[in-house]
Amino acid sequence: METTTRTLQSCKRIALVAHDHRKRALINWVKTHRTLLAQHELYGTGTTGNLIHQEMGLNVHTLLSGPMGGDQQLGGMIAELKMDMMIFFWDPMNAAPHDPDVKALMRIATVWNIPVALNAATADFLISSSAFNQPIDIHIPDYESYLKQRLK
Ligand SMILES: O=C(CO)COP(=O)(O)O
Repeated sequence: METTTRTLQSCKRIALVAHDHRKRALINWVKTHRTLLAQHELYGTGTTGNLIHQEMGLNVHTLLSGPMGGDQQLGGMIAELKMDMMIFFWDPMNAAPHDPDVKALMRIATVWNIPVALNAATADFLISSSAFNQPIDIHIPDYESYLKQRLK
């Protein structure tokens, strides 16, 4: 597929998501990096986002709760280039009722090539990158040429 360049601006739109058994770990991670994160625009699935707001007073745009459609909302935002990064502490040890939605979210984040952390170590790598607070170019599918090709 042909690609094009998309610039992620200095101020990133960051999705924060955690499954129930991983919420404490994500909240602690956010606490550790609060000052840096507060310089960005934060989004969260319903429970995760509200917990972060409650515990830390950070402004978080909240979507629906994951099992109620929040993962799908987030996936839609990623596909529409309205999200720049995702930190998703998912639970590899327990089945989720909305597993198809989780899989779809990971898939669409990969299609659109946004930086994604699925565990704490990768989240640490992302937040310690100079690109976290600076513009960075990423390669994304060239949708116009993709569509033109399919309509031939
Ligand atoms: O289920 C989730 C991600 O798949 C997260 O949803 P909540 O933040 O509402 O718990």
